[in-house]
Amino acid sequence: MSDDYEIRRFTAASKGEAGFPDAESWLQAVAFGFHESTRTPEHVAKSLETYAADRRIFTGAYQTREVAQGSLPAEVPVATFGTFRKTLNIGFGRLLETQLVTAVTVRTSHRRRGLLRRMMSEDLAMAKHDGVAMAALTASEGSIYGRFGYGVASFERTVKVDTTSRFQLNHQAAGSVDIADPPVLLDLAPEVFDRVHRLTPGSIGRQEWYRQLASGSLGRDGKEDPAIKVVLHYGPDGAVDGYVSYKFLGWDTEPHTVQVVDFVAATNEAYLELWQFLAAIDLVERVTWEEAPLDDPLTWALADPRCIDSSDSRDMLWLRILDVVKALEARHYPVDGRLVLEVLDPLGLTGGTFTLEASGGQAAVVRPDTPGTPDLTLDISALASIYLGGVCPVTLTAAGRIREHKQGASLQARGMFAVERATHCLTHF
Ligand SMILES: CC(=O)SCCNC(=O)CCNC(=O)[C@H](O)C(C)(C)COP(=O)(O)OP(=O)(O)OC[C@H]1O[C@@H](n2cnc3c(N)ncnc32)[C@H](O)[C@@H]1OP(=O)(O)O
Repeated sequence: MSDDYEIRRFTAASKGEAGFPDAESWLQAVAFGFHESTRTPEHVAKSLETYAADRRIFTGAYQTREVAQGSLPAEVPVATFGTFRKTLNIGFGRLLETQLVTAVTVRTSHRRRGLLRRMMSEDLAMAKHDGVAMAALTASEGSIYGRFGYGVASFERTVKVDTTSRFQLNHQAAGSVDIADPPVLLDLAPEVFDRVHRLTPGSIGRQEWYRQLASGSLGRDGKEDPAIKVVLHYGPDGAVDGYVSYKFLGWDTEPHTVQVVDFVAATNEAYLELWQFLAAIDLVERVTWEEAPLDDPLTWALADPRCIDSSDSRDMLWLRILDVVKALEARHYPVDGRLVLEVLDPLGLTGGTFTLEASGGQAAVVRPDTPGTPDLTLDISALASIYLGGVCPVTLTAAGRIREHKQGASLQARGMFAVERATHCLTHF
Protein backbone atom coordinates (compact mmCIF):
# COMPACT_ATOMS: atom_id res chain seq x y z
CA MET A 1 0.00 0.00 0.00
CA SER A 2 2.72 2.46 0.98
CA ASP A 3 3.91 2.86 -2.63
CA ASP A 4 0.45 3.68 -3.93
CA TYR A 5 -0.33 6.54 -1.58
CA GLU A 6 1.41 9.50 -0.05
CA ILE A 7 0.09 10.88 3.24
CA ARG A 8 0.19 14.70 3.45
CA ARG A 9 -0.67 16.93 6.40
CA PHE A 10 -1.36 20.64 6.22
CA THR A 11 -3.24 23.36 8.06
CA ALA A 12 -6.68 24.60 7.02
CA ALA A 13 -6.39 27.77 4.97
CA SER A 14 -8.86 30.56 4.18
CA LYS A 15 -9.46 32.04 0.73
CA GLY A 16 -6.50 34.11 -0.39
CA GLU A 17 -3.98 32.07 1.62
CA ALA A 18 -1.38 29.90 -0.07
CA GLY A 19 -2.82 26.58 1.11
CA PHE A 20 -6.38 27.31 -0.05
CA PRO A 21 -6.39 25.15 -3.25
CA ASP A 22 -5.20 22.07 -1.32
CA ALA A 23 -7.73 22.73 1.44
CA GLU A 24 -10.46 23.15 -1.18
CA SER A 25 -9.68 19.76 -2.80
CA TRP A 26 -9.53 18.13 0.61
CA LEU A 27 -12.97 19.51 1.53
CA GLN A 28 -14.37 18.37 -1.80
CA ALA A 29 -13.25 14.83 -0.93
CA VAL A 30 -14.88 15.05 2.52
CA ALA A 31 -18.19 16.21 1.03
CA PHE A 32 -18.05 13.33 -1.44
CA GLY A 33 -17.28 10.84 1.34
CA PHE A 34 -20.38 11.87 3.28
CA HIS A 35 -22.61 11.84 0.18
CA GLU A 36 -23.18 15.60 0.24
CA SER A 37 -24.08 17.64 -2.84
CA THR A 38 -21.04 19.37 -4.32
CA ARG A 39 -20.49 22.52 -2.27
CA THR A 40 -20.64 25.91 -3.99
CA PRO A 41 -17.38 27.92 -4.01
CA GLU A 42 -18.98 30.30 -1.46
CA HIS A 43 -19.88 27.42 0.85
CA VAL A 44 -16.35 26.00 0.58
CA ALA A 45 -14.81 29.39 1.36
CA LYS A 46 -17.06 29.93 4.39
CA SER A 47 -16.44 26.42 5.73
CA LEU A 48 -12.69 26.77 5.33
CA GLU A 49 -12.73 30.12 7.08
CA THR A 50 -14.29 28.49 10.15
CA TYR A 51 -11.84 25.54 9.92
CA ALA A 52 -8.91 27.93 9.75
CA ALA A 53 -10.25 29.67 12.87
CA ASP A 54 -10.25 26.23 14.59
CA ARG A 55 -6.66 25.72 13.38
CA ARG A 56 -7.62 22.34 11.95
CA ILE A 57 -5.04 20.00 10.56
CA PHE A 58 -6.05 18.21 7.36
CA THR A 59 -4.54 14.83 6.55
CA GLY A 60 -5.05 13.39 3.08
CA ALA A 61 -3.95 10.25 1.23
CA TYR A 62 -2.94 11.03 -2.34
CA GLN A 63 -2.36 8.66 -5.22
CA THR A 64 1.27 8.44 -6.24
CA ARG A 65 0.68 6.59 -9.50
CA GLU A 66 -1.00 8.06 -12.54
CA VAL A 67 -4.73 8.43 -11.95
CA ALA A 68 -7.19 6.64 -14.21
CA GLN A 69 -8.15 8.63 -17.31
CA GLY A 70 -11.06 10.98 -16.64
CA SER A 71 -11.15 10.25 -12.90
CA LEU A 72 -10.71 12.89 -10.21
CA PRO A 73 -7.24 14.48 -10.41
CA ALA A 74 -4.41 13.41 -8.11
CA GLU A 75 -4.79 16.64 -6.09
CA VAL A 76 -8.08 15.35 -4.69
CA PRO A 77 -7.21 12.99 -1.83
CA VAL A 78 -8.67 9.48 -1.83
CA ALA A 79 -8.85 9.57 1.97
CA THR A 80 -9.32 12.39 4.48
CA PHE A 81 -8.79 12.75 8.22
CA GLY A 82 -9.24 16.04 10.10
CA THR A 83 -8.13 17.02 13.60
CA PHE A 84 -8.17 19.98 15.93
CA ARG A 85 -7.69 20.45 19.65
CA LYS A 86 -10.18 21.57 22.26
CA THR A 87 -10.71 20.84 25.93
CA LEU A 88 -12.86 18.06 27.37
CA ASN A 89 -14.57 18.55 30.73
CA ILE A 90 -13.52 15.46 32.72
CA GLY A 91 -15.65 16.21 35.77
CA PHE A 92 -15.56 18.62 38.69
CA GLY A 93 -14.64 21.50 36.37
CA ARG A 94 -11.37 19.99 35.20
CA LEU A 95 -10.52 20.46 31.52
CA LEU A 96 -8.22 18.14 29.56
CA GLU A 97 -6.73 19.00 26.18
CA THR A 98 -8.16 16.57 23.64
CA GLN A 99 -7.39 15.63 20.04
CA LEU A 100 -10.68 15.79 18.12
CA VAL A 101 -10.87 13.52 15.09
CA THR A 102 -13.33 14.35 12.33
CA ALA A 103 -14.02 14.17 8.59
CA VAL A 104 -12.76 10.60 8.22
CA THR A 105 -13.50 9.37 4.71
CA VAL A 106 -12.00 6.88 2.29
CA ARG A 107 -13.14 6.91 -1.34
CA THR A 108 -15.14 3.76 -2.14
CA SER A 109 -12.67 2.74 -4.87
CA HIS A 110 -9.81 2.77 -2.29
CA ARG A 111 -11.54 1.35 0.78
CA ARG A 112 -10.43 -1.61 2.87
CA ARG A 113 -6.77 -1.22 1.95
CA GLY A 114 -5.77 0.02 5.38
CA LEU A 115 -5.92 3.80 4.75
CA LEU A 116 -8.06 4.54 7.81
CA ARG A 117 -5.88 2.30 9.98
CA ARG A 118 -2.75 4.05 8.81
CA MET A 119 -4.06 7.60 9.27
CA MET A 120 -5.59 6.82 12.67
CA SER A 121 -2.55 4.98 14.05
CA GLU A 122 -0.13 7.68 12.90
CA ASP A 123 -2.29 10.53 14.15
CA LEU A 124 -2.88 9.05 17.62
CA ALA A 125 0.85 8.37 18.00
CA MET A 126 1.68 11.96 16.99
CA ALA A 127 -0.90 13.42 19.40
CA LYS A 128 0.54 11.31 22.22
CA HIS A 129 4.01 12.45 21.28
CA ASP A 130 2.75 16.04 21.61
CA GLY A 131 1.69 15.28 25.20
CA VAL A 132 -2.06 15.02 24.51
CA ALA A 133 -3.61 12.35 26.75
CA MET A 134 -7.02 12.00 25.10
CA ALA A 135 -8.58 11.74 21.65
CA ALA A 136 -12.28 11.93 20.82
CA LEU A 137 -14.67 11.52 17.94
CA THR A 138 -18.31 10.98 17.10
CA ALA A 139 -18.87 7.92 14.96
CA SER A 140 -20.89 7.33 11.79
CA GLU A 141 -21.08 3.61 12.57
CA GLY A 142 -20.72 1.78 15.89
CA SER A 143 -18.49 -0.98 14.50
CA ILE A 144 -15.48 1.02 13.27
CA TYR A 145 -13.61 2.60 16.16
CA GLY A 146 -13.48 0.07 19.02
CA ARG A 147 -10.58 -1.67 17.26
CA PHE A 148 -8.55 1.53 17.63
CA GLY A 149 -9.24 1.72 21.38
CA TYR A 150 -12.15 4.18 21.37
CA GLY A 151 -15.02 3.60 23.80
CA VAL A 152 -18.45 5.20 24.06
CA ALA A 153 -18.42 7.71 26.91
CA SER A 154 -21.64 9.71 26.47
CA PHE A 155 -25.09 9.39 24.98
CA GLU A 156 -27.81 11.66 23.65
CA ARG A 157 -31.39 11.28 22.53
CA THR A 158 -33.95 12.85 20.25
CA VAL A 159 -36.97 14.14 22.14
CA LYS A 160 -40.37 15.13 20.84
CA VAL A 161 -42.08 17.08 23.56
CA ASP A 162 -45.85 17.56 23.66
CA THR A 163 -46.26 21.25 24.45
CA THR A 164 -50.04 21.35 24.49
CA SER A 165 -51.86 21.99 27.78
CA ARG A 166 -50.49 18.63 28.91
CA PHE A 167 -47.09 20.30 29.44
CA GLN A 168 -46.94 21.49 33.07
CA LEU A 169 -43.63 22.16 34.80
CA ASN A 170 -43.27 22.10 38.55
CA HIS A 171 -41.07 25.15 38.56
CA GLN A 172 -41.40 28.71 39.81
CA ALA A 173 -39.55 31.04 37.43
CA ALA A 174 -36.58 32.82 39.03
CA GLY A 175 -35.39 34.68 35.93
CA SER A 176 -36.94 35.89 32.68
CA VAL A 177 -36.80 35.27 28.93
CA ASP A 178 -37.02 37.45 25.86
CA ILE A 179 -36.63 37.27 22.10
CA ALA A 180 -33.41 38.54 20.56
CA ASP A 181 -32.14 39.37 17.11
CA PRO A 182 -30.29 36.14 16.09
CA PRO A 183 -26.91 37.81 15.31
CA VAL A 184 -26.52 38.67 19.01
CA LEU A 185 -25.49 35.04 19.41
CA LEU A 186 -22.30 35.63 17.42
CA ASP A 187 -20.93 37.19 20.61
CA LEU A 188 -23.19 35.75 23.30
CA ALA A 189 -23.24 32.06 22.30
CA PRO A 190 -19.52 31.41 23.03
CA GLU A 191 -19.81 33.20 26.40
CA VAL A 192 -22.83 31.21 27.55
CA PHE A 193 -21.41 27.98 26.16
CA ASP A 194 -18.16 28.52 28.02
CA ARG A 195 -20.08 28.49 31.32
CA VAL A 196 -21.90 25.29 30.34
CA HIS A 197 -18.62 23.75 29.23
CA ARG A 198 -17.05 24.33 32.64
CA LEU A 199 -20.09 22.87 34.40
CA THR A 200 -20.77 19.75 32.38
CA PRO A 201 -18.73 16.53 32.43
CA GLY A 202 -18.32 15.27 28.87
CA SER A 203 -18.54 18.72 27.32
CA ILE A 204 -16.15 19.45 24.45
CA GLY A 205 -15.07 23.01 23.61
CA ARG A 206 -16.87 24.23 20.54
CA GLN A 207 -15.59 24.93 17.07
CA GLU A 208 -16.05 28.35 15.45
CA TRP A 209 -19.02 27.22 13.34
CA TYR A 210 -21.39 26.75 16.31
CA ARG A 211 -21.96 30.44 16.98
CA GLN A 212 -22.63 30.92 13.28
CA LEU A 213 -25.12 28.05 13.23
CA ALA A 214 -26.93 29.27 16.36
CA SER A 215 -27.16 32.83 15.05
CA GLY A 216 -28.41 31.78 11.60
CA SER A 217 -25.27 33.23 9.98
CA LEU A 218 -24.16 29.94 8.42
CA GLY A 219 -26.59 27.06 8.08
CA ARG A 220 -25.70 23.48 7.18
CA ASP A 221 -26.30 24.32 3.50
CA GLY A 222 -23.67 27.07 3.58
CA LYS A 223 -26.20 29.90 3.47
CA GLU A 224 -27.68 32.28 6.01
CA ASP A 225 -30.70 30.75 7.69
CA PRO A 226 -33.52 33.31 7.93
CA ALA A 227 -35.77 30.80 9.74
CA ILE A 228 -33.64 30.94 12.91
CA LYS A 229 -35.21 32.54 15.98
CA VAL A 230 -33.49 33.15 19.29
CA VAL A 231 -34.69 33.42 22.87
CA LEU A 232 -32.38 34.51 25.68
CA HIS A 233 -32.69 33.68 29.35
CA TYR A 234 -31.74 36.26 31.97
CA GLY A 235 -30.82 35.21 35.51
CA PRO A 236 -32.05 37.12 38.57
CA ASP A 237 -29.02 39.44 38.19
CA GLY A 238 -30.13 40.36 34.64
CA ALA A 239 -27.17 38.63 32.94
CA VAL A 240 -27.74 36.24 30.04
CA ASP A 241 -27.23 32.67 31.27
CA GLY A 242 -28.94 30.63 28.57
CA TYR A 243 -30.37 30.65 25.07
CA VAL A 244 -32.26 28.57 22.58
CA SER A 245 -31.88 28.92 18.85
CA TYR A 246 -34.88 27.36 17.09
CA LYS A 247 -36.96 27.13 13.94
CA PHE A 248 -40.68 26.75 13.21
CA LEU A 249 -41.03 23.86 10.76
CA GLY A 250 -43.96 25.37 8.81
CA TRP A 251 -47.72 25.20 8.76
CA ASP A 252 -47.68 21.96 6.76
CA THR A 253 -45.97 20.05 9.57
CA GLU A 254 -48.51 18.33 11.81
CA PRO A 255 -48.55 18.80 14.73
CA HIS A 256 -47.17 22.34 14.41
CA THR A 257 -43.57 21.96 15.49
CA VAL A 258 -40.62 23.98 16.68
CA GLN A 259 -37.21 22.38 16.19
CA VAL A 260 -34.41 23.26 18.59
CA VAL A 261 -31.16 24.06 16.77
CA ASP A 262 -29.06 24.82 19.85
CA PHE A 263 -30.08 24.77 23.53
CA VAL A 264 -27.46 26.04 25.95
CA ALA A 265 -28.35 26.74 29.59
CA ALA A 266 -25.76 27.56 32.25
CA THR A 267 -28.06 27.13 35.27
CA ASN A 268 -30.75 24.65 36.27
CA GLU A 269 -33.26 27.51 36.32
CA ALA A 270 -32.32 28.69 32.82
CA TYR A 271 -32.81 25.16 31.48
CA LEU A 272 -36.30 24.73 32.90
CA GLU A 273 -37.38 28.30 32.12
CA LEU A 274 -36.26 28.02 28.50
CA TRP A 275 -38.38 24.86 28.25
CA GLN A 276 -41.24 26.81 29.81
CA PHE A 277 -40.79 29.42 27.07
CA LEU A 278 -40.71 26.81 24.27
CA ALA A 279 -43.86 25.18 25.62
CA ALA A 280 -45.62 28.56 25.74
CA ILE A 281 -45.14 29.42 22.04
CA ASP A 282 -48.63 29.94 20.65
CA LEU A 283 -49.88 27.75 17.77
CA VAL A 284 -47.11 25.21 18.43
CA GLU A 285 -47.92 21.78 19.83
CA ARG A 286 -44.57 20.02 19.69
CA VAL A 287 -40.92 20.87 20.30
CA THR A 288 -38.21 18.55 19.01
CA TRP A 289 -34.53 18.45 20.01
CA GLU A 290 -32.02 15.97 18.66
CA GLU A 291 -29.27 16.50 21.23
CA ALA A 292 -31.12 16.15 24.52
CA PRO A 293 -29.48 14.45 27.51
CA LEU A 294 -30.58 10.95 28.51
CA ASP A 295 -30.55 11.85 32.17
CA ASP A 296 -32.75 14.91 31.69
CA PRO A 297 -34.03 17.19 34.48
CA LEU A 298 -36.99 17.99 32.22
CA THR A 299 -38.32 14.47 32.76
CA TRP A 300 -38.43 15.00 36.51
CA ALA A 301 -39.77 18.55 36.44
CA LEU A 302 -42.80 17.67 34.30
CA ALA A 303 -46.09 16.88 36.01
CA ASP A 304 -46.57 14.32 33.23
CA PRO A 305 -43.16 12.95 32.13
CA ARG A 306 -44.87 11.15 29.26
CA CYS A 307 -45.03 14.49 27.46
CA ILE A 308 -41.57 13.44 26.28
CA ASP A 309 -41.55 10.96 23.44
CA SER A 310 -38.04 9.62 23.11
CA SER A 311 -37.51 6.35 21.32
CA ASP A 312 -34.21 7.36 19.75
CA SER A 313 -31.16 7.38 22.03
CA ARG A 314 -27.64 6.84 20.74
CA ASP A 315 -23.96 6.92 21.55
CA MET A 316 -22.44 10.36 21.19
CA LEU A 317 -18.87 10.93 22.37
CA TRP A 318 -16.21 8.23 21.83
CA LEU A 319 -12.98 8.66 23.77
CA ARG A 320 -9.52 7.19 23.26
CA ILE A 321 -7.06 7.42 26.12
CA LEU A 322 -3.55 8.02 24.76
CA ASP A 323 -1.73 8.17 28.08
CA VAL A 324 -3.26 6.26 31.00
CA VAL A 325 -1.10 7.87 33.70
CA LYS A 326 -1.74 11.41 32.50
CA ALA A 327 -5.47 10.89 31.90
CA LEU A 328 -6.13 9.20 35.25
CA GLU A 329 -4.06 11.71 37.21
CA ALA A 330 -5.93 14.59 35.53
CA ARG A 331 -9.25 13.49 37.05
CA HIS A 332 -10.77 14.41 40.40
CA TYR A 333 -11.97 11.39 42.41
CA PRO A 334 -14.96 11.94 44.74
CA VAL A 335 -14.12 8.77 46.73
CA ASP A 336 -10.75 7.67 48.09
CA GLY A 337 -9.53 4.23 47.05
CA ARG A 338 -6.90 2.07 45.42
CA LEU A 339 -7.37 0.05 42.25
CA VAL A 340 -4.91 -2.01 40.25
CA LEU A 341 -5.90 -1.88 36.59
CA GLU A 342 -4.54 -4.11 33.86
CA VAL A 343 -5.16 -2.16 30.65
CA LEU A 344 -4.96 -3.80 27.23
CA ASP A 345 -4.23 -1.55 24.28
CA PRO A 346 -4.65 -2.93 20.72
CA LEU A 347 -2.41 -0.18 19.28
CA GLY A 348 0.26 -0.56 21.98
CA LEU A 349 0.16 3.15 22.86
CA THR A 350 -0.45 3.01 26.59
CA GLY A 351 -1.22 -0.50 27.85
CA GLY A 352 0.14 -2.05 31.03
CA THR A 353 -0.66 -2.47 34.71
CA PHE A 354 -1.33 0.67 36.72
CA THR A 355 -2.01 1.33 40.38
CA LEU A 356 -4.51 4.15 40.83
CA GLU A 357 -4.41 5.58 44.33
CA ALA A 358 -6.98 8.33 44.97
CA SER A 359 -6.91 10.38 48.12
CA GLY A 360 -8.56 13.73 48.89
CA GLY A 361 -9.69 13.98 45.27
CA GLN A 362 -6.19 13.73 43.75
CA ALA A 363 -4.75 10.58 42.22
CA ALA A 364 -1.30 9.12 41.88
CA VAL A 365 -0.92 6.55 39.14
CA VAL A 366 2.15 4.32 38.97
CA ARG A 367 3.24 1.24 37.10
CA PRO A 368 4.07 -1.33 39.81
CA ASP A 369 7.56 -2.88 39.57
CA THR A 370 6.16 -6.36 40.03
CA PRO A 371 2.58 -6.44 38.80
CA GLY A 372 0.62 -9.00 40.82
CA THR A 373 -2.98 -9.92 40.18
CA PRO A 374 -4.88 -6.80 39.10
CA ASP A 375 -8.25 -5.85 40.58
CA LEU A 376 -9.69 -5.29 37.10
CA THR A 377 -8.59 -6.21 33.59
CA LEU A 378 -10.05 -4.06 30.84
CA ASP A 379 -9.46 -2.91 27.32
CA ILE A 380 -8.40 0.72 26.85
CA SER A 381 -11.81 1.35 25.22
CA ALA A 382 -13.63 0.19 28.39
CA LEU A 383 -11.44 2.49 30.49
CA ALA A 384 -12.41 5.36 28.16
CA SER A 385 -16.09 4.48 28.60
CA ILE A 386 -15.98 4.64 32.41
CA TYR A 387 -13.63 7.66 32.48
CA LEU A 388 -16.36 10.33 32.43
CA GLY A 389 -18.69 8.52 34.80
CA GLY A 390 -21.25 8.14 32.01
CA VAL A 391 -20.95 4.35 31.72
CA CYS A 392 -21.16 2.05 34.74
CA PRO A 393 -18.20 -0.34 35.32
CA VAL A 394 -20.58 -2.87 36.91
CA THR A 395 -22.52 -3.01 33.63
CA LEU A 396 -19.30 -3.43 31.61
CA THR A 397 -18.34 -6.29 33.95
CA ALA A 398 -21.72 -7.90 33.34
CA ALA A 399 -21.07 -7.53 29.60
CA GLY A 400 -17.66 -9.23 29.86
CA ARG A 401 -15.87 -6.01 28.86
CA ILE A 402 -14.24 -5.75 32.31
CA ARG A 403 -12.89 -8.77 34.18
CA GLU A 404 -13.15 -8.41 37.93
CA HIS A 405 -10.43 -10.28 39.83
CA LYS A 406 -11.26 -8.75 43.23
CA GLN A 407 -14.90 -8.97 44.23
CA GLY A 408 -16.53 -5.54 44.41
CA ALA A 409 -13.77 -3.78 42.42
CA SER A 410 -16.19 -2.72 39.65
CA LEU A 411 -18.54 -1.17 42.18
CA GLN A 412 -15.58 0.56 43.79
CA ALA A 413 -14.57 1.89 40.36
CA ARG A 414 -18.10 3.16 39.88
CA GLY A 415 -17.81 5.28 43.02
CA MET A 416 -14.31 6.51 42.21
CA PHE A 417 -15.14 7.51 38.61
CA ALA A 418 -18.46 9.16 39.51
CA VAL A 419 -18.93 12.77 38.38
CA GLU A 420 -20.89 15.61 39.92
CA ARG A 421 -23.68 15.80 37.35
CA ALA A 422 -24.90 13.89 34.30
CA THR A 423 -22.33 13.44 31.53
CA HIS A 424 -23.47 15.17 28.36
CA CYS A 425 -21.81 16.60 25.26
CA LEU A 426 -23.48 19.39 23.29
CA THR A 427 -20.71 19.63 20.71
CA HIS A 428 -20.84 17.60 17.50
CA PHE A 429 -17.67 17.84 15.46
C1 LIG B 1 -14.99 10.46 13.07
C2 LIG B 1 -15.67 10.38 11.75
O1 LIG B 1 -15.41 11.13 10.86
S1 LIG B 1 -16.88 9.21 11.58
C3 LIG B 1 -17.09 9.02 9.84
C4 LIG B 1 -16.45 7.80 9.27
N1 LIG B 1 -16.63 7.83 7.80
C5 LIG B 1 -17.67 7.30 7.15
O2 LIG B 1 -18.53 6.65 7.72
C6 LIG B 1 -17.72 7.57 5.66
C7 LIG B 1 -17.94 6.28 4.85
N2 LIG B 1 -16.93 5.24 5.12
C8 LIG B 1 -15.62 5.37 4.78
O3 LIG B 1 -15.21 6.41 4.25
C9 LIG B 1 -14.67 4.21 5.02
O4 LIG B 1 -15.36 3.02 4.77
C10 LIG B 1 -14.08 4.15 6.45
C11 LIG B 1 -13.36 5.47 6.72
C12 LIG B 1 -15.14 3.93 7.49
C13 LIG B 1 -13.09 2.98 6.52
O5 LIG B 1 -11.94 3.26 5.74
P1 LIG B 1 -10.98 2.07 5.18
O6 LIG B 1 -9.76 2.70 4.65
O7 LIG B 1 -11.78 1.21 4.28
O8 LIG B 1 -10.63 1.29 6.50
P2 LIG B 1 -9.37 0.31 6.68
O9 LIG B 1 -9.14 -0.44 5.42
O10 LIG B 1 -8.22 1.06 7.21
O11 LIG B 1 -9.92 -0.65 7.78
C14 LIG B 1 -9.43 -0.66 9.09
C15 LIG B 1 -10.20 -1.68 9.87
O12 LIG B 1 -11.54 -1.19 10.10
C16 LIG B 1 -12.49 -2.11 9.58
N3 LIG B 1 -13.58 -1.31 9.03
C17 LIG B 1 -13.46 -0.32 8.13
N4 LIG B 1 -14.66 0.20 7.90
C18 LIG B 1 -15.55 -0.44 8.66
C19 LIG B 1 -16.94 -0.34 8.84
N5 LIG B 1 -17.67 0.56 8.17
N6 LIG B 1 -17.54 -1.18 9.73
C20 LIG B 1 -16.79 -2.09 10.40
N7 LIG B 1 -15.45 -2.22 10.26
C21 LIG B 1 -14.85 -1.42 9.40
C22 LIG B 1 -11.75 -2.91 8.53
O13 LIG B 1 -12.35 -4.16 8.34
C23 LIG B 1 -10.38 -2.99 9.16
O14 LIG B 1 -10.39 -3.97 10.18
P3 LIG B 1 -9.05 -4.70 10.70
O15 LIG B 1 -7.88 -3.81 10.35
O16 LIG B 1 -9.26 -4.80 12.16
O17 LIG B 1 -9.01 -5.99 9.98
